Amino acid sequence: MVMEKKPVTVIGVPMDLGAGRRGVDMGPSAIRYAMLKEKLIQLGYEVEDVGNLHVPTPETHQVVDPRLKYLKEIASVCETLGRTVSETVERGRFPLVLGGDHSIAIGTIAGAAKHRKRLGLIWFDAHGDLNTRETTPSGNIHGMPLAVSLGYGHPDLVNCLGFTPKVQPENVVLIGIRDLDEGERKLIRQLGIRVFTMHDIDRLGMGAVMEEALEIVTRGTDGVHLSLDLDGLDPKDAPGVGTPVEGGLTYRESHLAMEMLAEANVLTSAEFVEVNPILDNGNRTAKVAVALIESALGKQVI
Ligand SMILES: NC(=[NH2+])NCCC[C@H](N)C(=O)O
Ligand SMILES: [Mn+2]
Ligand SMILES: [Mn+2]
Repeated sequence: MVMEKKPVTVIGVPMDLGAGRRGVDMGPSAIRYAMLKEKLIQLGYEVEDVGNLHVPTPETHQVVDPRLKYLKEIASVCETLGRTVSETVERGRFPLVLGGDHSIAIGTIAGAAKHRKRLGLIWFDAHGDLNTRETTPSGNIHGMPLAVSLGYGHPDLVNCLGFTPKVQPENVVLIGIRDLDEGERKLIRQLGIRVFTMHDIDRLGMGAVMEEALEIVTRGTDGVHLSLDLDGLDPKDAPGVGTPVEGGLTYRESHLAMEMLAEANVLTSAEFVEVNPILDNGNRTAKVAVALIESALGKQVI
């Protein structure tokens, strides 16, 4: 079966206000430098790159609430990103968002959900990103975007593009998880979200995990967003991330997941986040990100 190849729009978001350390703001450049556009053209896509959104530098702004660092600035960038993603969908194109820290998912998911009656969401990460102001151990908003998309969090974030929630817990799935905070565990239990931890992946294998995951994100939905945090991968394969956690997805496990997503032909938008070139090793993590994007968009060996 030949996959439908919607024209792709690349949107860079050099955001690092949501992370505890600098460097992810260079993620979009590093991913572009790893030949993203060329590779997608080789795959048969028409590709448009709209460049980077403007993101203020932390040095020129002050932390007002240490439990929600740079709230106003992040909310404002996410609003712009949401509009950009939404316009991209309206133009019949596939939004491919490059981060930046994971707080940008608040905007991407807002824009993607705006056009759907029900959006499925597949979230690859070492972390849950399910914290709120009350539960955060760090005050970093990149630990909160999934809670926000489900409708939990500060109103300035939750009401991005003027509606909430963006997704329903029964259509959300987390994969690769191995580092949760207590408040996140509670929210997962309360909402009944399906989480595939590394333990589950070890036991079941990524093939079986993805079969179940695909069922969850497609059941009753009219679109699926992929949010992939590179720290979901093992630090051996993706060293250039700000919050690495041992024992992650292998190169092949993550590729199999992307290949199965492409095979299912359900993706309507995607984002790849948390690439930090300062901490990387010869741009390896950005190269892995590009390879994963290719697989998610249908690259096959034969
Ligand atoms: N997108 C990420 N890398 N998130 C890391 C979050 C780490 C921790 N759970 C926190 O809330 O601070
Ligand atoms: Mn993470
Ligand atoms: Mn994350």
